[in-house]
Amino acid sequence: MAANNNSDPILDEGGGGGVKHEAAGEAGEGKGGGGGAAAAAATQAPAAMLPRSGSRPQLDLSGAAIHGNLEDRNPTILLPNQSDDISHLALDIGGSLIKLVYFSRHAEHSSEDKRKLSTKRRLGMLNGGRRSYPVLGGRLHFVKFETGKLSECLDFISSKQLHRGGVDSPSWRSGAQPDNIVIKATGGGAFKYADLFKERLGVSLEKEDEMDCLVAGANFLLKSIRHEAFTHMDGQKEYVQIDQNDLFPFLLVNVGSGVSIIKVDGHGKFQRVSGTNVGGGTYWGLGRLMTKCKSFDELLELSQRGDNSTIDMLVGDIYGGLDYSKIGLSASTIASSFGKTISDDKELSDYRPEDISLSLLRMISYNIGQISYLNALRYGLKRIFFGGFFIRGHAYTMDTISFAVNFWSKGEAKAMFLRHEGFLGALGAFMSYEKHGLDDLRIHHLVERFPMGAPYISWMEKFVQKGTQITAPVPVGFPVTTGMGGFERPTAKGDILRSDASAALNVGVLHLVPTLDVFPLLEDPKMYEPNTIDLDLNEYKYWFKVLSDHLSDLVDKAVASEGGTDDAKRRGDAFAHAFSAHLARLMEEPAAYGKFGLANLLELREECLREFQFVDAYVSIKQRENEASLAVLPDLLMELDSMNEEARLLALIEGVLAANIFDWGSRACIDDFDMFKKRMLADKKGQPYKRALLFVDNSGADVVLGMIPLARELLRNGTEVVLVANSLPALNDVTANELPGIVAEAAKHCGILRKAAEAGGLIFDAMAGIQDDLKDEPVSVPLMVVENGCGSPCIDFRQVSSELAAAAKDADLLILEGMGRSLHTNLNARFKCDTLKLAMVKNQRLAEKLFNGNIYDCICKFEPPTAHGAQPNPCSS
Ligand SMILES: Nc1ncnc2c1ncn2[C@@H]1O[C@H](COP(=O)(O)OP(=O)(O)OP(=O)(O)O)[C@@H](O)[C@H]1O
Ligand SMILES: CC(C)(CO)[C@@H](O)C(=O)NCCC(=O)O
Ligand SMILES: [Mn+2]
Repeated sequence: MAANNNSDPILDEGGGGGVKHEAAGEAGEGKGGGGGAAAAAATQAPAAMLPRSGSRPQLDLSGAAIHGNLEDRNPTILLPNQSDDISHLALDIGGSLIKLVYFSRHAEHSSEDKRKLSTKRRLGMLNGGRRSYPVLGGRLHFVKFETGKLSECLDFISSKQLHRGGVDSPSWRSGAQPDNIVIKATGGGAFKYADLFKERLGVSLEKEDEMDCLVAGANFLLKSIRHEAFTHMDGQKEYVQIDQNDLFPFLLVNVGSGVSIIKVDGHGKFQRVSGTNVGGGTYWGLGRLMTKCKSFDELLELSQRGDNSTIDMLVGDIYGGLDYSKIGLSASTIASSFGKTISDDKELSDYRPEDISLSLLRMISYNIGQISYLNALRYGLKRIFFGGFFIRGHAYTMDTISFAVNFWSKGEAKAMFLRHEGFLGALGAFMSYEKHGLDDLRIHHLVERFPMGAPYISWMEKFVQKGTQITAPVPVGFPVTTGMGGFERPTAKGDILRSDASAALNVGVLHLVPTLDVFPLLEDPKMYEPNTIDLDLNEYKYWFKVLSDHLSDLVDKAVASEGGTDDAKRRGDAFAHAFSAHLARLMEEPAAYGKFGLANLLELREECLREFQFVDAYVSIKQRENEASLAVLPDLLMELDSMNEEARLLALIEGVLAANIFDWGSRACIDDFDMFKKRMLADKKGQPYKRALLFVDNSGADVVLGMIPLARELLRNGTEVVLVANSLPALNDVTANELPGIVAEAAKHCGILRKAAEAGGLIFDAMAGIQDDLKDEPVSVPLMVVENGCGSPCIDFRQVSSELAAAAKDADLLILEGMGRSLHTNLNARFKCDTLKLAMVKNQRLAEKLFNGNIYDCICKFEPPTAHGAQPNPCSS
């Protein structure tokens, strides 16, 4: 029996997973091994100057190397010692808070490795070499400080050397002191504190107009972030789909210390039409005086336990408990905020701070909503976006503003809120750098990962020595919902306001991956939804339990993968804390991070592991399984070759499904095998598929004894095969870096694989040595490996690697394998070419829900393109 411990530890509940190819023989001693990917043979190149922004440190060209062929017209140049050549840090220094946006580039020096370059060349992706500087790929970080604690902020910048391009920056390490560092800054503090920045950090602040920045930031977010804007009414949050072609005009209301009201007509086209001095500073300032609260969050939290009817004069108070229905006012409507405090036999101390806070919050929020509406009315605008940190993701604030807008506009105008609420100005300042790299980014280039994690924790540990307290890195936004009917019914309810971990700090991370593309074979990208089922609360509970139950095992594996060192243990602990906090956060408010499906949830975990520097928790497990499977491959291939074609095809598909459907007593809940067989056997009559993309899943038996033999069959028929694997590790999934080594091992036992892999450059990649003599022209190759752009067990076809997008152009068959990619996501996705989805349903709950079936049922779903989505296939009659 094949060594087969390759079930997906999270996606499956079937324990050991399926048994593959019973007849394949006993697993021998592991021989060979997956082998590493090729060592990149970089050629030393003379140093060269690259274009760069004037305000940044000099590029460090030491160790610069041309990757690949010196004959290439525009070879990619790697600067291993250069952390970046783009601007890193921008500031918005407001009356209350300082906002920082900074960029860190992925430390992915090995990313342009041999496999990638060879693949790109083969796919014709290097022609022209338009880029003369490294791609901007990395993370945008969002951090805020209280303006009153400016020196903490300066410490942060200095400790991370953000003003010099980050701690990895060459100028930092070499101790060089560029004497004229310029940082973009907006907000009043850019003027007020310019000298201090010069003094303390030696940097000059280059001032950008505050309104320009607010508008640029808002426009960028609305254009580029999928779930940025949402409505919030009666405790219900709902994300809004923004139609890019119908975005302008809108009203932008930035509620900071004071409030700016801006009519936005386009990019860079706007007018500040109004403002009000009754804003966030008013709430926090008056609230502090009247309640003795120590922090803004404390004040906000108080409000949740308040009852404003002890302070506010209601219509009913004036009308003897009656409504004034003639003009539409109910008895519970506030007639006069703080009106009851005119009573001369009461002192401030006679009122509950909770009630005061709530009255204040309602007064100010309602007033802002009303003034905004009036301005929208002035210009005939229907959409009002609210930003600024007064909003604070606080349900009651948003409900109150929404209520005012809705009430006064009689439902005509809509209040919407932005998830990056207070960072508009700082983002705008960031974008005012000449080469900020955000210009050409589209929605599919941005991957928003979880808003808080390792960088935050490690920084806190280091500089504030609060390490032990930072157990719950709670992201921006609060789960508190009022559940109330809005403004008319005044009592605010809600849980205790969650701590911001540190009241001074919120961190969010936005990943920029400019090499991502929409998969060109998606039938209808606009309608595409990766997640097969929406997670409802029950579903959430189920998955949280699964993920929590697996957590300690995962931590053990992760720590072991790093040699079990003390450092690894510490990071393992921190990871467990952070991930649990995220789970808890999502449990309270599933939409906390935007619309969140299972794919996102699973990705969150992988991303969180990476955030704590666990490169690949399953690395040794994967290696072991690959070796064991490779050992039985020759027997399997021999057995397959002894079958007739029809039997072989069935055996191959069953092999991929990880079990003999019939012997296991499981049934195929979707069984299109005959349809697939018909099409495949028709291949024999001169219509083979031209190119098949095989999306592989797990390491070990899955890929070695399942997908590789299937690939071999396709190759035998004259079909080009592209093996598509993860870019980054996720569970025990095989990665694009590991795959060439595995294929090369497999090819030792099989001429078909060997020839195809040699022609496809894989043998070269895997074993290294031979000179790669391919030129820029795309050439047809039989067997290739491309990365999919993902680091999760699922795949979102709106965001795939550019090499996968390029490889897809000539493909006429897709094979999606495994639960993550063909069940949890994409079960209902339609493509422009024939698609085969193969998965064993190793989850009872899902089997019931999707097919009324049982655990270990299998799907073999074959779908030709629908008539309107079909692309002309030169091969088909
Ligand atoms: N931790 C916090 N500390 C202080 N105020 C906070 C905090 N969190 C939210 N706020 C609220 O956010 C407001 C500040 O919002 P924001 O940062 O958008 O404005 P600002 O840029 O400081 O002010 P302005 O633009 O008017 O100069 C505060 O007045 C307060 O109401
Ligand atoms: C002065 C600014 C622009 C500083 O951010 C802001 O606080 C504000 O818009 N205040 C309101 C001023 C007014 O229009 O009445
Ligand atoms: Mn501001």
